[in-house]
Amino acid sequence: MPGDKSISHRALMFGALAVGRTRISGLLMGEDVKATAAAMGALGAVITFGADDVTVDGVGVGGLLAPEAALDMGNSGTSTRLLLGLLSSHPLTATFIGDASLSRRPMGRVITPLEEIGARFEASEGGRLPLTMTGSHTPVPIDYRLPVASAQVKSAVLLAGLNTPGRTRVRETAPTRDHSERMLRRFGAELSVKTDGAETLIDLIGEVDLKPQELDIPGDISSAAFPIIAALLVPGSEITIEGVGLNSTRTGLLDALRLMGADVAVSERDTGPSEEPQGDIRVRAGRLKGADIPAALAPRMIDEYPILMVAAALADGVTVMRGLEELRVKESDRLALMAKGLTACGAECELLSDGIAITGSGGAPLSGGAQIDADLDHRIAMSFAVLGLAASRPVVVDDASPIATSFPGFTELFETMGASSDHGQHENHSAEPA
Ligand SMILES: O=C(O)C1=C[C@@H](OP(=O)(O)O)[C@@H](O)[C@H](O)C1
Ligand SMILES: C=C(OP(=O)(O)O)C(=O)O
Repeated sequence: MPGDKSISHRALMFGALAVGRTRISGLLMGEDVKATAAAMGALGAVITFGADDVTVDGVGVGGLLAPEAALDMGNSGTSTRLLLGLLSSHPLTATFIGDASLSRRPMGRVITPLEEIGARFEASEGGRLPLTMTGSHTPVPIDYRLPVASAQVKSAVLLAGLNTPGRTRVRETAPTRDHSERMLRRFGAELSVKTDGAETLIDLIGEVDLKPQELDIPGDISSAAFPIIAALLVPGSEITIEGVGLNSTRTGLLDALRLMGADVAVSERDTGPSEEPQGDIRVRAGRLKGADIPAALAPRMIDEYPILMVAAALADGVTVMRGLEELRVKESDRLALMAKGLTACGAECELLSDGIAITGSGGAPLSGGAQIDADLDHRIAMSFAVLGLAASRPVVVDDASPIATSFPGFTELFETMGASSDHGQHENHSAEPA
């Protein structure tokens, strides 16, 4: 699997804030991570892409420079929200721009706490990109309760805290991915995590020096989700995926698949306490049964719902997924697009106020034969490509280029696993088999 996207962004950002040279192997070379790399370069870090690894010569906490041009975040919400946090406590002005998908995503969720810290924003209507932020000369530490389960908002506040004197505190009620916390500790930040009733309190002491690290990034479980579901759905398949990140804040998909009776075995390697957990996942094809996927799993598998919906469309019986409001503000409205595309491919589904109910085909191939509008969303494009493997007629995805944001080599990998695809340019966008 390509390197984990969330961990790759953070490795570049924290490397840029350390004093000295950080060495990273396994960095994801996807478009989103390249946007972070370009931004860190524009802010003064020196990033060198070698044959085996990537080095980052950092400038130290507080040492970032004002960028000369607008920072182009491409399609990446993580780059945008984490960098807004990071820069909010630096005395500089920066403009953030992005593609059409990113420009409709809400930034108010980070603007609110970062204004409390002292940054000022001029955003487009509805708190969106393009926006210009002026960081604070005298940032004040805040105590912030996350109003939405979001690792991006949590990380934005913590990153702002790095160059802020005193204790920045984030409170979360639903555990979201903790890659920032783990990696900050690894770089030598003073960070503690404790539980207080239903809340987790994350405290960071600001204005400390970060020490450069040697990092090895595991494979991305969010990318592994696609071959995992493909192998479950295509009779006779058996695959093993090696070296995948198994951080428990990211493995909700494996729990959901177990609820559906999937044959998935995980062997975790002993990676030591300061490393991200990782290991191998072995998957065998087999009938899946419909299940109630509890809302509590959502923060641990938020990006995996589109592909899980494909699995549900071929299961025996009804699968109900709830707690999915956040899917509406990702690269696309993933809830609406999945319901529309699944229906067009012959699946039976019903949108609920906070999720979806899908009645599976009992293993029978779906009709397929539809043209899917992926709306600049890599995960929608990949989900319907996988659905094509389990459909009688080909599925046409209107634009596969966004896949490179998170999973370069996706098509080639699926071809080595036996899939056939035609990724030529079809001017008439015909839904006929190509
Ligand atoms: O922190 C991160 O790296 C991410 C957090 C999640 O977003 P939210 O924080 O908006 O839930 C996830 O959807 C995204 O792909 C990556
Ligand atoms: C939501 C995603 O990423 P981001 O928010 O970084 O654009 C994703 O990768 O599915």
